[in-house]
Amino acid sequence: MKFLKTADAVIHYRTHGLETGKPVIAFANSLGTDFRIWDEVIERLQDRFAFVLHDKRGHGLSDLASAPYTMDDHVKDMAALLDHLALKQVIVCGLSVGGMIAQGLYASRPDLVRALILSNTAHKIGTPEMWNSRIDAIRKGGIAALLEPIMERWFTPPFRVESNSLYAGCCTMLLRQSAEGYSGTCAALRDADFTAQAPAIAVPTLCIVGDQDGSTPPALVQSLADLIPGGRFAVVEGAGHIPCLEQPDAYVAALRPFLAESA
Ligand SMILES: O=C(O)CC1=CCC(=O)O1
Repeated sequence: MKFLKTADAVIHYRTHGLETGKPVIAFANSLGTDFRIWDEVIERLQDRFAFVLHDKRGHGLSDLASAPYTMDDHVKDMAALLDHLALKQVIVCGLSVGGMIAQGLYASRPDLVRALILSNTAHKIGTPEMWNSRIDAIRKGGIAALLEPIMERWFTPPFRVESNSLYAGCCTMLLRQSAEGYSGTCAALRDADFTAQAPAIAVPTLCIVGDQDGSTPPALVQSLADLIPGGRFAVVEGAGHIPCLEQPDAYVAALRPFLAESA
């Protein structure tokens, strides 16, 4: 296990293959998940790439620090980790709020970023009212009170069946997150808007989404791609908000041509 003490948080992270000198993909996670969601992607890409993973503050084994958070808190944690590892010019792959962290990282530290994979994300996600009512619901009933609607956005109906042990594990992963940490990141999402920064992205960027994403639907992700000069857009069939878990083969197949050009 590896932990980095940043200015005001302790961040749990893992590296894979950095000693090989292969191009590095640094992942940033979605709300309510830990970095194990990338396991299947790493398995399929490890012949060509090295990886850096971390749990956002308030998630996984990273500490709570002082919730609520700003998007800048999450961005600074990721920048501190890449600086600690002496990495520059990595391919940043961020999912959902992780995609906003990726956009913030590029805006504040372009030296760290050589290409962006903005997965199931947008320049702005949801409305302040939506995030405030989610924070309120968690204060009253904990994350468990929102399990069902969250899973309906994360995964398609065929995945959400009792016989699917991966689905059961994903429910457990969400329920194990700290309610304070989860709500802390909801506040960061509520207050973040990268609409003005997106047109200034000048590195190769792929925006990718599951065709049945209930949180950041294809039309929203397409609108992000349209804001980015030369932004590319891809759709993964048969997937909701977390295609790296639900359709890892199709997800990696969609990433490969972009990665081949960007590495
Ligand atoms: O809607 C959800 O619960 C999924 C989600 C929104 C932002 C994020 O990171 O995950």
